[in-house]
Amino acid sequence: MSSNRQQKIRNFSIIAHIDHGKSTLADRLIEKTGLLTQREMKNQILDSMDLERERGITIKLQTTRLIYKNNKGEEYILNLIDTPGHVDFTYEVSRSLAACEGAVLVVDAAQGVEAQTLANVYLALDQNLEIIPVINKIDLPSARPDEIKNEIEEIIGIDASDAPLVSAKEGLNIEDVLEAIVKKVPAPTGDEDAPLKALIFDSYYDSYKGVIAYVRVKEGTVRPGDKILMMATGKKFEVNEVGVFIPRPMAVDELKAGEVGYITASIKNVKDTQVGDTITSASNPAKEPLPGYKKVVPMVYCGIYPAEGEKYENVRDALEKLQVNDAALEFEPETSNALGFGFRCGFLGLLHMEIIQERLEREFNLDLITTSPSVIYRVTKTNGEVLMVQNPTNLPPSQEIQFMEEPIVDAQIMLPNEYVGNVMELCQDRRGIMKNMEYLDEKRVSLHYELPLNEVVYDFFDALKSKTRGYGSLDYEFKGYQRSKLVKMDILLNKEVIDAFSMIVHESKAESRGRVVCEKLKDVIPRHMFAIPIQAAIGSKVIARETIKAMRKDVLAKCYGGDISRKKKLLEKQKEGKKRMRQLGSVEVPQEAFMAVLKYDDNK
Ligand SMILES: Nc1nc2c(ncn2[C@@H]2O[C@H](COP(=O)(O)OP(=O)(O)OP(=O)(O)O)[C@@H](O)[C@H]2O)c(=O)[nH]1
Repeated sequence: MSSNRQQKIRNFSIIAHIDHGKSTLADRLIEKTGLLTQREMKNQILDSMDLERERGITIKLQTTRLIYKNNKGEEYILNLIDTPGHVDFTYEVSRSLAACEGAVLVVDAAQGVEAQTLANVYLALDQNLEIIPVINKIDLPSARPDEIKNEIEEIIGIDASDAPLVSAKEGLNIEDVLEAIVKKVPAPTGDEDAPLKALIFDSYYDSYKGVIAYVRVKEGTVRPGDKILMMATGKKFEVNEVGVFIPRPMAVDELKAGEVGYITASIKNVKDTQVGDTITSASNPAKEPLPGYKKVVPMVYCGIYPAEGEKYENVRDALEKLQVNDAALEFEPETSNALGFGFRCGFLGLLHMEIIQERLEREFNLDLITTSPSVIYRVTKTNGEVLMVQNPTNLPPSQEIQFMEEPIVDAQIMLPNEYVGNVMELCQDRRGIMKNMEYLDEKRVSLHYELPLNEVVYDFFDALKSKTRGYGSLDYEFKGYQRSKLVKMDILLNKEVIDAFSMIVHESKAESRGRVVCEKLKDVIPRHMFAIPIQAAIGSKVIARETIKAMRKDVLAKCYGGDISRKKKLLEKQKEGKKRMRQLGSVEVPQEAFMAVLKYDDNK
């Protein structure tokens, strides 16, 4: 049962497929609830974007408290809880949802239900949330709200007959959404006198206050001065401040069962406030933590090295700074014969990896070389020892390997039916096993595949997009390890193994992959004074080979004497090009070579 206080609270998230209008709708809800004037809103949203930038994931909207007064004059506190919008962050999404009683499901009136819509709905149903479908973008000429209502009912199996029809962009019918939230989302429950149980669903580092933990209080009450215990990590702290987001953090006296807000306690590292952990009272601890905690572990690893002229310490400093705010980022020093000193970094997925790389380059102004991403292989040696290998160079010699296993994901792909052939071919090519195919309506199909993660991390998403003209959508989750015939493929330049190019591939794919990599390297490595053989090899067996012919490259020959400024420009350009080169043994390799080996090119 909810108390009178709790009767006036609604905790909800907005879930949507990317681009269906989640952020725009959130902005409108903030605007409609009149907490902020237009101008304040602009400033605050800008502020929060700065903060987001610090946090590394572009989320745009943020957890915030809205005060809604309905037409009967009753006032409600609506806590909008943000969820990150990408498959890499499924666990974080599930914890944010665990902090709510309801979810607003935004569906684009032209696009309809997509893979991520469905994935998010399943997560919300797992948490027993009340789902409120909202059909957005009804201003579009291509909007087909009635069909989409049917689609929601048929595919998701929830009643959408009275789903609000809105245009977040034009601010149409936003009130209906607020009304639906108040009517349909259950009020929170929980005893405010019980021992404290607060769920951490997010956190970030603030240089003045230390870590700010976003919490949903499920049981009990928390106040400044309380001694608290993190149940998963066992760490103890004393609370400095509790508060709510409006969306700027604002201190309050206490947070009680049913409320959403933040706690600060001079915590130095986000690793101490793990998403999904339960905060309890150190003196009067709860018997059991809240369910669902999981330690997040990286799924994808790659090497990050300073480019020529860049300092190793600068890269370490930058990684340390990012890690303060990103509990999922891991790194440790490693050395490569080819690239020298650098770091092996672990990420939740490819998007997470790309975000970190981009931030290192943009915010810290670093020039980096990134090696091919690798998943974690489970290797059982002939002596029974089991190793988790995330760097191909650490693979034991083949005679010591009894068998290897690779991570498999469950993938859900939704697409218009005219592309089914293309996509099945793609999945087949990536060693996928089809589990199920379902017609969602006469135009759209849902495919369920088991795919090796190793095949997904190399540009699968790009390939899917290009094979479906951008209409295919993908969602996946880790399923487990499976035995597989894997081999380590080395790449040799001028007869020398370049360790940074080594990769673990499926036996059946090694030859074609080797050929593509050799061809690509031939395209991107400039000619030298000598011929350069490029080889792909498994052990001592060469499986593909190309040669870059020798040539003396004289850029000035093109200038026919004359124009001195043009000559200068060319020389400068050449110098610029040199900076981005890397000496690997006797061969100079441009930075793009490292990227080139990552991409399969299906058309080649
Ligand atoms: N025509 C129209 N466009 C809209 C409407 N709502 C949002 N959009 C547009 O759709 C695009 C995506 O909107 P966002 O609010 O950023 O969508 P999102 O779901 O938050 O997307 P991500 O943040 O990328 O996950 C933007 O270009 C919006 O301007 C609407 O009601 N009508």
